[in-house]
Amino acid sequence: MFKKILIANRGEIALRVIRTCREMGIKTVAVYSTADRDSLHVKFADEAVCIGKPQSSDSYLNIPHIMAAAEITNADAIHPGYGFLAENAKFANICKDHGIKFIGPTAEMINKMGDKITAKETMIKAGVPVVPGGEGLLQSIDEAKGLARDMGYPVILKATAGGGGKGMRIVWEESEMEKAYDTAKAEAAAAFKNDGIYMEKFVEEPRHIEIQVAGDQYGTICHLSERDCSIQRRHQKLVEEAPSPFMTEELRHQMGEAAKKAAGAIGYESVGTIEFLVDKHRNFYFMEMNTRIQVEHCVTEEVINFDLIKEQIKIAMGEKVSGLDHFPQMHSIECRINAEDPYNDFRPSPGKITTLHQPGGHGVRVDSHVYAGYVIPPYYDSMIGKLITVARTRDEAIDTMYRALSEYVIEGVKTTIPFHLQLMQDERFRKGDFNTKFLETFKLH
Ligand SMILES: Nc1ncc2cc(-c3cccc4ccccc34)c(N3CC[C@@H](N)C3)nc2n1
Ligand SMILES: [Ca+2]
Repeated sequence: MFKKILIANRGEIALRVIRTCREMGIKTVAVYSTADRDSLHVKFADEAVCIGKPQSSDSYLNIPHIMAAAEITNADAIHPGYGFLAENAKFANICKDHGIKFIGPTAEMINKMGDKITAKETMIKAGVPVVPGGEGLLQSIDEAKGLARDMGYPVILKATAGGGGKGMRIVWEESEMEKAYDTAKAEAAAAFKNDGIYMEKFVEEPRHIEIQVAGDQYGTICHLSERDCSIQRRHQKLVEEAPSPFMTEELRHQMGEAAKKAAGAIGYESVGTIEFLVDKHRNFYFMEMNTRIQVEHCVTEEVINFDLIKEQIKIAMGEKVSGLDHFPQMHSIECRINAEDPYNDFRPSPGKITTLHQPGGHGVRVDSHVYAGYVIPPYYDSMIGKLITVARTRDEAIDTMYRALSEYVIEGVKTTIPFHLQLMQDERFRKGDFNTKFLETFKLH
């Protein structure tokens, strides 16, 4: 049993972890940069330690500062949240060396799933469907052209150290290959200090459907149903929902079993997510595995009535997972409320929140760390909250979302609320007829 957990994160996810710790009777330590001195997670925690200047490299990404905070507060465990150090194998190892439990998988598992080619090879061995493509790293442009000719265009180039869409290049025909190859390698080197790239057949107009899994140290894995994350803009998810409107009973069973095989292949411990691409014929392909809790974990919590952070902490304390798979009993939608201007290319809009009224009522959950008078710092991501609704049917969840969005009052900064209001009334969205290309034809007015 942990007596004290340090949360190595900020914003709404830090608050989310603190809330569950309090329910479990576990003391909490918040860490904060000088820009976050007045943040809510600092106020909610039992203790708080300033770990440095606003720049993430001086604070939330600064391993020595975080370890020092854990040592001086005598924390038993560290919860990394998402982003920052959540999938940093070196950090997981340093926690282990300090005898402080990293609440997540082992460094080996993080590394294995962090390298996309190793992840794919692991999945092929485990019999999990992967996107058709070449084996291993591309060595030359000629090899790439040969592979693409065999596969047939369009193809996609990806960085093996990448993920989440960074360093990807879609190639529609051979004449584009040379430039795409050089650009993909250069971007991979710049972003990940690793210019390794690989090729896959491009799955046209896919849906992004991901399966939540949980595994314990005794080798048991269970799946906790799916999320549809197809509404995204430049690989930034904006709206997520559970269950997926595209799912059938049979597909859910097949993808759930594939997800358990994927996690089982590496003896996965903790909560994690297997991302799949699903084409219009309902063929599904392994894309990536995320070895962290995700922003959108809340919609899963609402449809299976389950606290995923509590499960993650219990697994880290050596408890068993139930071993039973979970299937959605409700429908839940999450809109990311970002301080961005949807009428201006979603550019960030930091500043002081002068007026705030957050929605409530039946079927509404708001996971947010902001308050009236809070100044949104420009140093971190622009998400100021997640508005989640849950209802028996998808239509009702959408209606509740529209009602809650229309109650949301945030003045002093621009937000994505107008975008979400229009989306909830969009015919194609309401019909569930969308894939990852949806926003390319969505005009905000
Ligand atoms: N072989 C193959 N075919 C189609 C794909 C489509 C996506 C994809 C997924 C979600 C949104 C996208 C938006 C523009 C371009 C691609 C996507 C994709 N992603 C996007 C980020 C990362 N999760 C992998 N990989 C793909 N791979
Ligand atoms: Ca990912």
